[in-house]
Amino acid sequence: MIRLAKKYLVWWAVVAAVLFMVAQVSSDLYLPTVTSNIIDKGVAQNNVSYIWSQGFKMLAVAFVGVISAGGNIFFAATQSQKMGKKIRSALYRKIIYLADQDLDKFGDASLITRNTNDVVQIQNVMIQVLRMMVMAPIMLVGAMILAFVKSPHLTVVFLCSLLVLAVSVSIVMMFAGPLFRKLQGQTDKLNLVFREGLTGVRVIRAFNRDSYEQSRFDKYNNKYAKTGTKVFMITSLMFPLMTFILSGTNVGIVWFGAKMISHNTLAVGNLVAFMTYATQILISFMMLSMLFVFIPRAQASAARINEVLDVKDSIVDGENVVEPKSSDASIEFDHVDFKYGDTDKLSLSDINFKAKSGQTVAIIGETGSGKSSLVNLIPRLYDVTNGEIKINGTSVKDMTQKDLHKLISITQQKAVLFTGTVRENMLYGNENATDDEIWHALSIARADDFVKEEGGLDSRVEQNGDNFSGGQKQRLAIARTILKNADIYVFDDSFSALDFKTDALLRQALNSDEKIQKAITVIVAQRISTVADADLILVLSNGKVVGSGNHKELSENNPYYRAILASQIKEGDDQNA
Ligand SMILES: Nc1ncnc2c1ncn2[C@@H]1O[C@H](COP(=O)(O)OP(=O)(O)OP(=O)(O)O)[C@@H](O)[C@H]1O
Repeated sequence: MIRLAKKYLVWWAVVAAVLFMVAQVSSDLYLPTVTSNIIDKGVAQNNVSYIWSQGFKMLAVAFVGVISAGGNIFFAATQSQKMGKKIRSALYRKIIYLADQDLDKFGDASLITRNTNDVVQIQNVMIQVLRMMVMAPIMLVGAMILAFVKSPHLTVVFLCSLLVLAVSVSIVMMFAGPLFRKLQGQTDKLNLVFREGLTGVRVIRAFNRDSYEQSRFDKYNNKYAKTGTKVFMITSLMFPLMTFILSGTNVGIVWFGAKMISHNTLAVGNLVAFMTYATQILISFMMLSMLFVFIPRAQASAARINEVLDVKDSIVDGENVVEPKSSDASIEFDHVDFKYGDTDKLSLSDINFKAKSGQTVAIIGETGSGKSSLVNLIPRLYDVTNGEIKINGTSVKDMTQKDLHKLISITQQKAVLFTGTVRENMLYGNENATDDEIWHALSIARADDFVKEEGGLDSRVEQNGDNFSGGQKQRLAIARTILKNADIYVFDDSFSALDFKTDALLRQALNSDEKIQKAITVIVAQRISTVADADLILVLSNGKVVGSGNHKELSENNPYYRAILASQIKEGDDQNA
């Protein structure tokens, strides 16, 4: 947490918070002495003018206390909130730029908890640190010295109380500390199940698994509630315990103090002041103990945040990057092997192919054969395990990721749309595009008709594009891809959600577009009809290329391609029957 504080707190604002707190504590410590003076020198000696002058002094000191408290609260609150804001922003920036394989290590739910709940823990503790952590030690030491000056004998009473309090607080902390850490882990689990339930709500209903999912959620919810209850009960016990010890201390002070007054060894005013100091001492001690309960919890949160911030991006720009050539588009896979993270199995092995400007490469193969893995290597979403990928003659590792991404426009298998308008979503592809260019891209993607029906480019896109059908979402994503000026257009199974007729019309429009004609198009598909026109078709099976050529060559010679063809002709017959 110290590391985060050093990085995200502004030093002069922290100094200002400390100075204001010192002023507030000084005023709090001085007030009992003024009270004692009023009683002993004013009331006892019937000196009205002294009472008035000390009364005004008291008000002035109290006023300084209020102003100082205000100053401290202002700096403590703004600094802790700003620190939270900066951490959230840093986490988001990190997450946005991290490679998929690095993000996979944390999981979405945990990243969301870290960016919300964990940051709030740190924020809350930071405001306490900037207030109590400064106030408590000064108040504790100051009040102890002043109490000792008022009466060294009575000091023994609160020293005993302090000992009792220390033992009680240690016991509470011993139980509460581990529980706080447990609670944080359980928050992660709860968010994970909740998120899975939310994203899979339709599947849950369709499979009648509502009660199963409900009981799974309840299991984690119960665990969380149980730990939360324990934590709350234990920490809440601190307050009545403290009131009890405080009352005991006051009884002790009054008991011994009264005896000392009767023996004329203590003035009444000093007894009153002493009682106030004793209360201040015990409260300061209590504050410090509470902080030591909360700090480990925030410490656990800080560790979870640092874990994300410290992740080394496994895909970084090389040191000797060059600017990619933008003349003739080309793509080359040279003996490429690829496996995910620490897995042993290669998802792709020995992939070789070349394509140049104006060509279409299609990739076909059974589920899990490695089609998406292959196309994800082109924009370097993952790095190859062996071999090399060259775009326009330059290795993807020898150009910056920014330059590389400028050359490629991709539609992922799962269409992703952002909340906003259709226009805003389209401009993701090309922020300078005119309305005419957007409509042109929409018409190639066969999306213009339904966008017009919805109300044009300003029509709303709800969260996840949920106000559009699966096929409509795909078409909007395809239009966004087309709108970008790129050398390589990649469509990862983007036509699967379209009916045969729309699929055919879309590809026809795509092939006749001037911009696309000059580029390389890479299409991943399941249907032979989608890939039949391609210049080069790669047939994948188990991560290996088991056939390559055009439709005519493959349908004559390749058993894998012929098997896919046969199954789809049979499927077509079945559908026609
Ligand atoms: N993030 C990942 N981590 C580990 N293994 C993965 C990951 N994504 C895919 N795989 C594995 O890699 C192999 C190829 O998956 P890939 O998604 O590339 O296949 P695909 O041909 O695109 O399948 P589909 O047609 O179902 O989309 C599969 O065995 C899969 O289990």
